[in-house]
Amino acid sequence: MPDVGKTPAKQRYLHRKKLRRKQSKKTKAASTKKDAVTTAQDQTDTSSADSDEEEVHQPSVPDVQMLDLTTPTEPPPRKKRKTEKHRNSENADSEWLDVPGNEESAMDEEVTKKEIETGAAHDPGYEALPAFPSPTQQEAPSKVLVSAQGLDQAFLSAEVIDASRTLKLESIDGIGWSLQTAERLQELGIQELFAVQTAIIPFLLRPLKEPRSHPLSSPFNPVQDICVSAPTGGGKTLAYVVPIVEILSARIVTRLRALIIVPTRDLVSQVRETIEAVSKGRGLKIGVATGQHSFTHEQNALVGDLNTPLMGGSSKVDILICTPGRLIDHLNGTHNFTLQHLRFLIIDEADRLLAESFQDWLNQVLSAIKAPSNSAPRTLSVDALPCPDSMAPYWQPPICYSDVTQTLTTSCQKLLFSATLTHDPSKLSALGLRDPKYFVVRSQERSSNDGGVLDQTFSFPSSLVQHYSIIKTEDKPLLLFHLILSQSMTNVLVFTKSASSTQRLLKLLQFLNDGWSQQQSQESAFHIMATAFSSDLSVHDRKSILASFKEGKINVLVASDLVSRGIDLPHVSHVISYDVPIDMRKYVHRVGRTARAGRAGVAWTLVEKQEAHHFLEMMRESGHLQDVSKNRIEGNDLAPYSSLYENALSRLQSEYTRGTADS
Ligand SMILES: Nc1ncnc2c1ncn2[C@@H]1O[C@H](COP(=O)(O)OP(=O)(O)OP(=O)(O)O)[C@@H](O)[C@H]1O
Repeated sequence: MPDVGKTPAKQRYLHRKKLRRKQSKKTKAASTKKDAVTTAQDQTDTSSADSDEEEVHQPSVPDVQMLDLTTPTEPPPRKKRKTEKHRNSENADSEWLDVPGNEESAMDEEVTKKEIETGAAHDPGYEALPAFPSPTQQEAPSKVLVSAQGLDQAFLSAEVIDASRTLKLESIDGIGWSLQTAERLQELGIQELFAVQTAIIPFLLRPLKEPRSHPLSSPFNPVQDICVSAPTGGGKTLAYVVPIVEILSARIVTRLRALIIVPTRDLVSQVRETIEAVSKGRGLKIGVATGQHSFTHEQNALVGDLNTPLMGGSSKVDILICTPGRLIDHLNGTHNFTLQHLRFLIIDEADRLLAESFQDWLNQVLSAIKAPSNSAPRTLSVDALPCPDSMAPYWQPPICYSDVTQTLTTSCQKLLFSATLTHDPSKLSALGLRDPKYFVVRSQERSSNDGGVLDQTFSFPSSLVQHYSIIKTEDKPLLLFHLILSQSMTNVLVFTKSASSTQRLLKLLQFLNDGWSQQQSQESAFHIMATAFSSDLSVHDRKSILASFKEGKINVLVASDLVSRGIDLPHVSHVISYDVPIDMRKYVHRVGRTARAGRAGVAWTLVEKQEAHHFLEMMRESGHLQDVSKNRIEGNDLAPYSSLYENALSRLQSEYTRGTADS
């Protein structure tokens, strides 16, 4: 008979409680006579193990009754997430379970509390559960450990060179170079080797000193590849040019043995000039491929025989300097252009080039260095060798087989250089470096940081002074004008964010300067002679602008990031980032256009108010916040130019309006 005043759910709960009590008594009695219990009894009885098994193995039909009859050796019935079946068969239950403050939930809560407090169920039949350990905050792994994750082991054991280390030329002995090279360097005004050169030149010249090694080809005893990270203006170019010239000077036949890849045409010209200067009188032939001349012109300059199929190719140059795009054009379209004889593959500004996936250039170059796979397994047939003498040893089929097998490998040594060399293992692994050796040039105090070589920040030249000013966007042109005039800056490189902003800023500077010149009474007053330099210009125009800048005919060069990397303009005294660089790499390369080769240099960054956080955070993260000093601009600093500025702006506006109307 249902109890009056009790809900059906409560009635069911009381019924189950009664059954549980009964069951509990039964089990206690059974446990005293444990040995006498038969298997049959176990099966019909409600031992926890069996009922669990049934649940596990027959999950499709949940037996509500059996669940109710669980013995105290099982966990007590707890509030369960109800399955669809439960919901259908126990609608009242579901209603009851959802009612807050009902008796069972109160009881459950009590049990749970006890379990938590004691670490065990309240019933003596339960085994005590161990208490959960209190939550603790994990110690964050050290910065050094995190940066080491996945890094090449060779990188972890990089050779760190103090940036202030130098070596007087006359004190150099036994380095492996010829008297001719030493004399040539002296003729070029070089009296000492810079830090990066003191490490790299002797390392690359080692094969010249080893008695049984052949410096031009070592297919049995390949040389180590190298990765070099050294500050801007530190002489990385000479660090690879000197050994290349020295080693290749031993060659008899002209073959393409050194390939230098750089990101821009301007850099191709610059590297060419350095190689020509160092190799003067050594008889080496130097070629370039940039697309500046027609393809046929370049083909004729690079390859001797464009028609006869030759296994070993035919080269008119010993050293080729190129951009990746044009190199791929020649690999795919020029007969007898081959990389099989390469002794050196140099990737300058390597992080910039490795970020470039244009035509999958890197894979194409690497596979052009390897012997063609269709020659394996290579069989001996002298007739099948059209020109065995001209093929690289590594490409030739073996002349005879013996029990002693020795594998031949390419003699090509890969050299990577940058002021901001990537540590990204995925990028470096694409190069398939052979037993690479890493060199990192940095100042002494930075090397002693706990991060050591793993501290992935970049170094600046020690002679560089860095400033920044926070300024309203509309006042930026005025501040630039004020800085140049007030400090009579004569060799200034101004960086903007794009080619179009370069043109706009140039116009504004010119208009400001026009107004300024009219105001000045004396002829001798300081004036701005500015020109823009960006990718919009032809290579020829770019060359002549750089020449005028070097000669002092121009004192302000407004440029896009085209010249932020690698370009060597030794006389640049000031670099002004008119637009904040987007990342630290860009910043390092921009400011690195000054303070080169130990000269003094000053860098300014004009930071708009809304960019201040980004800029300061970027400097802080790279550990260089203390290197930049803030320069406060007072309102009256810019006041003298305000009327000039208004005139310049209205001239600019009318010029652009006219330009739009004309077009
Ligand atoms: N040993 C030296 N003595 C005097 N001047 C040197 C020496 N080595 C290099 N230089 C000069 O230093 C300048 C910078 O050299 P280089 O362009 O090779 O620097 P870099 O390390 O490649 O810089 P970046 O990373 O900006 O490309 C050049 O003008 C070069 O002629």
